[in-house]
Amino acid sequence: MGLGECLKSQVLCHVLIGYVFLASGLLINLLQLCTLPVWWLNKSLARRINCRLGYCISSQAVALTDWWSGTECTLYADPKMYTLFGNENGIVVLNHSFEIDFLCSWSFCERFGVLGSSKAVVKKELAYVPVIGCMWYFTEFVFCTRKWEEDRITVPQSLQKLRDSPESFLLLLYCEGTRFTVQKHQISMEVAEKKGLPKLKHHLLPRTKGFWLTVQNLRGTVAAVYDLTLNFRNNETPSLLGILRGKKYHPALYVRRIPLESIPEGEAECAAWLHKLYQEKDGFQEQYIQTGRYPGPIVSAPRRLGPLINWLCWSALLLFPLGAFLVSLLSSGSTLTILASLAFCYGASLLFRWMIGQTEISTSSGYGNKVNNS
Ligand SMILES: CC/C=C\C/C=C\C/C=C\C/C=C\C/C=C\C/C=C\CCC(=O)SCCNC(=O)CCNC(=O)[C@H](O)C(C)(C)COP(=O)(O)OP(=O)(O)OC[C@H]1O[C@@H](n2cnc3c(N)ncnc32)[C@H](O)[C@@H]1OP(=O)(O)O
Ligand SMILES: CCCCCCCC/C=C\CCCCCCCC(=O)OC[C@@H](O)COP(=O)(O)O
Repeated sequence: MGLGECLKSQVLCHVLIGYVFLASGLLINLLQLCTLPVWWLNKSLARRINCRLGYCISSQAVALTDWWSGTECTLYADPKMYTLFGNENGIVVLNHSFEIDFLCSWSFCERFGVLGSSKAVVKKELAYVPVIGCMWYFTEFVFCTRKWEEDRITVPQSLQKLRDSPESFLLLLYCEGTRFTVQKHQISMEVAEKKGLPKLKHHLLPRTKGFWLTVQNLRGTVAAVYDLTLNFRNNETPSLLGILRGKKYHPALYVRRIPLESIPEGEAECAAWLHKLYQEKDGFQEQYIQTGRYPGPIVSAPRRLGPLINWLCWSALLLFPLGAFLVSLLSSGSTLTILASLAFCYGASLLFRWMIGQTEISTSSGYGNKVNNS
């Protein structure tokens, strides 16, 4: 094992990474709270400031993925469409089967310069995750309860706010609504059978209402739907803990651009269109599993230095005071203060571990475990 790999496997390194992420995140959340008056004075300015503040948090996770673990995504896309990525608003439809698919999505956004402004339709429970929840609130993520009676009112309200976005954005929508598990797959295929729809092998049956609402509310604002299909080489099962330990993964992503005008307006037609899209995606996954390739040429999207510089700056800013505090703590010799500090560090490590736990499929909600949605 080389020096780099040995360093990456050290728990102390993970604790320090967690410390920088949590401390900087809470500081940035505080700055976001301070922008409240700006929202009343100048919404566009408030949005721009919050995009940059949000970038300071999410790009740390990108630095961890791109630079610490060295994970590199192979991108399959039409080179003619490639120039549009990041230069127009888009709705991104992505399969939801991997614990780090959200990290891959951040890394993708960073490479096309839209990390700060990009958003997702996320379950409301994630609004209460420290650091991330507050950041997403201020960068206008669309929160949903996954209960149609509530979402049909609140989701369009949040989507309408995106129409005034001063910067290009990608809006990520996991139409499957929950992460893939064998049980959820089985249940959703029972639903497919009842609806007379063809069975999917690699996806859950997509939930169509959220997609229809999103397309209808963003017509005139968004230029295209980006259909993304993600898989990993050699059946890798990537995890955030693996990334933290410096493990390199090999994602492969197939991107198609579909102009928004080509998507039907009526709810039933739009739902049928989405079901057909998922049947195609299922075919692409099967092709990848059989041949190790998606259709289309491979294009290059190199990692950028921004996330690394941001991460190093926050580390320098926060590790020096930590070092100074530790020295003064040890020289004070007070057992009580030392014990209290150790207890605080332990609590913070538990919080960081709990946050990582939120990304693990084993903690997935019961949504989709029953035919009646609950
Ligand atoms: C690799 C990636 C690279 C690049 C990505 C590029 C860009 C990324 C851009 C931005 C990134 C920024 C941030 C990303 C970071 C973090 C995000 C990470 C994770 C969070 C994600 C989540 O939280 S996912 C969960 C939340 N999201 C959603 O749920 C969205 C989809 N959901 C819906 O549309 C829902 O439908 C709903 C929310 C609108 C609620 O409505 P409901 O569920 O009631 O409606 P349905 O449409 O499902 O209608 C009900 C019909 O469903 C049938 N049914 C019943 N049981 C099932 C079942 N088990 N499976 C399927 N269908 C079922 C039922 O019969 C109903 O049928 P009808 O005929 O009556 O319609
Ligand atoms: C430099 C340090 C970087 C450390 C990076 C820490 C990263 C963030 C830690 C915690 C983030 C928690 C939010 C992650 C959101 C992704 C979880 C997810 O994919 O949501 C699942 C949701 O779709 C469906 O939920 P269910 O499957 O129904 O349940």
